[in-house]
Amino acid sequence: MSESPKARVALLGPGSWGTALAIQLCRNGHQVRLWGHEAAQIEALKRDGENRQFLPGFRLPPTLIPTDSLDEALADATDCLVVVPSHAFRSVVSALHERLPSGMGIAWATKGLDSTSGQLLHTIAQECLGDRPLAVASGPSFALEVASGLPTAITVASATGSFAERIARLLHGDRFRAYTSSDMVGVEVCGAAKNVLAIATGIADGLGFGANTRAAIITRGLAELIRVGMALGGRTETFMGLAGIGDLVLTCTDNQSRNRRMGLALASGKGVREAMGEIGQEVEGVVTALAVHRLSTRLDIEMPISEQVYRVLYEGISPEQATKALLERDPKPEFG
Ligand SMILES: NC(=O)C1=CN([C@@H]2O[C@H](COP(=O)(O)OP(=O)(O)OC[C@H]3O[C@@H](n4cnc5c(N)ncnc54)[C@H](OP(=O)(O)O)[C@@H]3O)[C@@H](O)[C@H]2O)C=CC1
Ligand SMILES: O=C(CO)COP(=O)(O)O
Repeated sequence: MSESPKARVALLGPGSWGTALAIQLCRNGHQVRLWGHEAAQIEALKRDGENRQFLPGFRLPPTLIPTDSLDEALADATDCLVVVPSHAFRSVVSALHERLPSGMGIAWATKGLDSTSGQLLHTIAQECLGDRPLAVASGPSFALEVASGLPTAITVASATGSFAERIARLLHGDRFRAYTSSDMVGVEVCGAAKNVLAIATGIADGLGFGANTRAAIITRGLAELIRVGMALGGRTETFMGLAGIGDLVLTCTDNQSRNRRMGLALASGKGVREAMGEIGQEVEGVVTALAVHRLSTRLDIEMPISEQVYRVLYEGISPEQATKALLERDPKPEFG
C-alpha cells in the first residue's frame, strides 16, 4: 500500500478511541481537527495538551487541533472520520448534511447499531447524507494500545473499493496495519454483536466459571454472530477475520474491555447504572443488547447467549438465572 498524500482530517468524537486514532493519523503526518460537542472538554484538551478524561498520559501532537466548532473541524477537511458512540451517531452525522461538500465520503469507527431503530450505521449514514462513499473501520484495537504504538491490525470496509483504500492508507502505519474489505454489513454486525458477547464472558468469569466456559461462550457466541450476520447479508470470511473472531476474542478475554468489565460488575451483584458509573465511559453492549434482542426477534434468529445478556440488563434476571437458562436448553446438533 503506497503512502497517502498528507490529509486534513476532521475527526468527530474526542473520547478514548477518537483520540487514539487522531494520534495515529498525526503519526502518519496528517493534520487532525478533533471535534467534541462539549466546550469544557475541548478547553481541557487545549489546556492540558492531553486527554486526561479518556486517554491520560499521551501528549497530543502539535498537528492535532481540538475544537468544539463543527464548521472549524470541517473547514478545508479532505476527510471525515466519525468516532462518537452509537447513540450519538445519527445526530452527529445529520449535522454533517449541510456541511460536507457533495461527493465527499465519511468513515466511522463507531461499533454498534442505531440505538432507536436497531439499523446498521451505514443505513443511517445513507439516510442522513444520501449517496456518497461510506466506510467503517473495525477490528481488535484497544485505544490505549494504539496510542502506545503497540502493533495492531484492523479492517476498513466500504462498498466503494477506492474509498476503503483511501481510509486504510490514512490510518496504515509501521505499527498499525489497516486491511480493506468490501463487506460493510459483516464488519458492522461483528463490531456490534461482539460487545454483547463480551458482557456474557465477563459475567461468566465474574461468577467464577473457568476457561472451558469462556471458550464455549466465545465459540457459541460466534455462531450467533454468524447467524445474524449472514441473515443481514454479511460474508463468512468476515466473521473469521479481524472484525469478527479477532475482535470477539480480544474483547471477551481482556479487562481493557469496558463491555467485559460490565459483565464482571454485574456478576459481582452491581446494577447496570452503578457499573456504568464506575466504568465512566461508553459501554456499547448495553444499548446493543436491546437492539440485538429486537433484531433477532424480528428476523426469528436464535441468539441464546445474547438473549440472556438482554434479560440480565433489561428484565432484571440474575446472572445465575441467566446461566441456568442457558445450561438447561435441550441438547442439539452443534451445526445446523
Ligand atoms: N475505546 C476503544 O478502545 C474503542 C472504541 N471503539 C468504539 O468507538 C466509539 C467511541 O468510543 P470511545 O471513544 O471509546 O468512548 P468514550 O466513552 O471514551 O468517549 C465517548 C466520546 O463521545 C462523546 N459523546 C457522547 N455523546 C455524544 C453526543 N451526543 N454527541 C457528540 N459526542 C458525544 C463523549 O463526549 P462527552 O463525554 O462530553 O459526552 C466522548 O468524547 C464506540 O462506538 C466504541 O465502541 C472502537 C474500537 C476501540
Ligand atoms: O472495541 C474495542 C476493542 O476492539 C473496545 O472494546 P470495549 O468497548 O469493550 O472497551
